[in-house]
Amino acid sequence: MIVMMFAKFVLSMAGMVFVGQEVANLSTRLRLRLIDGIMKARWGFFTSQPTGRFTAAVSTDSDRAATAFKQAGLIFAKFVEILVYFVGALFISWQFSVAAVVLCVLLWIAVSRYMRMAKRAGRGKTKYNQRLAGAVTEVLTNIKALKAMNRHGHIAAVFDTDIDKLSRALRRENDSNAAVVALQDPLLAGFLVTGIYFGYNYFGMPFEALVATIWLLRRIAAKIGEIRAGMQGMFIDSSAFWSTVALIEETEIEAEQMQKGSSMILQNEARFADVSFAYPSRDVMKDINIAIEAGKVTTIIGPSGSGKTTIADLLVGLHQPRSGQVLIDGMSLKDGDLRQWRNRIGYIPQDNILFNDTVAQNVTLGDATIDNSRIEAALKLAGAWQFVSRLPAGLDEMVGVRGNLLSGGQRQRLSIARALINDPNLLILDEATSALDHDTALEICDSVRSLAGQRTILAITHQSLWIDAADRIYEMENGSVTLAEKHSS
Ligand SMILES: Nc1ncnc2c1ncn2[C@@H]1O[C@H](COP(=O)(O)OP(=O)(O)OP(=O)(O)O)[C@@H](O)[C@H]1O
Repeated sequence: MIVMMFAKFVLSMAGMVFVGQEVANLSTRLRLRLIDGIMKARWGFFTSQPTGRFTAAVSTDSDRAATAFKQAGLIFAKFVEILVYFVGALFISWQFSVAAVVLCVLLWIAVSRYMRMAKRAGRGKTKYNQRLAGAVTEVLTNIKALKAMNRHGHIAAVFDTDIDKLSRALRRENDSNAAVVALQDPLLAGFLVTGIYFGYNYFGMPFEALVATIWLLRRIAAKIGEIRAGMQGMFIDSSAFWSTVALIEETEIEAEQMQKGSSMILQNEARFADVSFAYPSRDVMKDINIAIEAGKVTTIIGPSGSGKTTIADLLVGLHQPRSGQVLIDGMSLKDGDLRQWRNRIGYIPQDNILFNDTVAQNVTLGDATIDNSRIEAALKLAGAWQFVSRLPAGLDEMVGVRGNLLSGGQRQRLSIARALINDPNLLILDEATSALDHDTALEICDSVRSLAGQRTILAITHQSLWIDAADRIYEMENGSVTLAEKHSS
């Protein structure tokens, strides 16, 4: 018995050390693979997914997945222990061995309903956690407008259904736990009393064998209880594991094809040749032709929703034309080296988001090879140096959550500096100065205009100053593009 107990100790310790190491690594590996997959996924896939799927997977689900794995390891260790007890039982009596197997089967049957309940609870927990994470992120991004209009109460009510379903899942989890724990003792007591009765009266087991048997039975029942608790935990958390793994696989399948083609510089022109494009839900443009001349300012105007941003997305290669081609100096974007092409682009989107970090980090986006003099030069070019140089910590000043310690115009200027930091060949501005007062916008427009010559500028805008600054103006409407007269501004 002592030898067996020692063997059990060695085996379970070895198992626990292994499980401990793997658990520590697993959530990290899942997170790293997931973040890598998200970053490399094609744009269309990314925009079609609810944000909560990504945020919940990277934060809570990865941890729950590791917990499920840990439970699996513990269950394995407990099985080994039961096996050791079972071998011990064989030395005492075959009747006992049969009794132990019957005990295992009975306990399992008694709790199987609650195991299914735990599985359902786990799936609900994963699903509604993801939905809530996404909805809360979206609402928090827009909380200012909601509060200003006193509408936050209504939107909070939208969460109620998900919160209610999540709470039901948690209740189911608790109920299944409680039921299984409560069942354990009466089942065991009933089994022991029956075992003693039959063992003593019918099988004539000697007193010592009976004591040893009861002790072993008690141990086995305790281990089965631990396995049951482990399996319940595993069922609850394994849905997070499978959901995370499924998301990783999906992002890997949806990875953007970044072929190693020829390098594209934009020395002469970028051309849209008979390009048509449609989102799954609607057609956006049909057979359009645009020439963006290198070193010049091209402005695209048009009513809201006419497809101006989509033009920029096609030029960057975030979307692929349904027919026709986007050509850079005569080479189709799909034949060129997309990664290298994007290195040459400075892109200022409509809705610029700053990170809760320093001015410098927001401009360099974490690229440690960029020194302060380059940051300063980019800030000057973007018209941001005047206010940054007056900040108490200068480049090291924190900008706040989503940049909320800065004004809208200051945030936009930092975004422009971020786009200019890598000295791009092509600068795309999507309503980049729309939040600025006319004089500041004009100042930036003039600075950007002065960059033309060495750089190509594509401005998507409603502002007349960019129309005045343009060498060429295109007007988008109803899925087609026309070359507008310069004086039409
Ligand atoms: N990811 C998407 N999935 C489906 N439809 C989309 C998607 N993005 C944009 N659209 C639709 O495509 C059309 C063109 O959108 P786009 O953003 O290019 O217009 P826009 O001219 O830049 O508009 P705005 O001036 O308002 O920014 C719009 O009608 C929009 O509803």
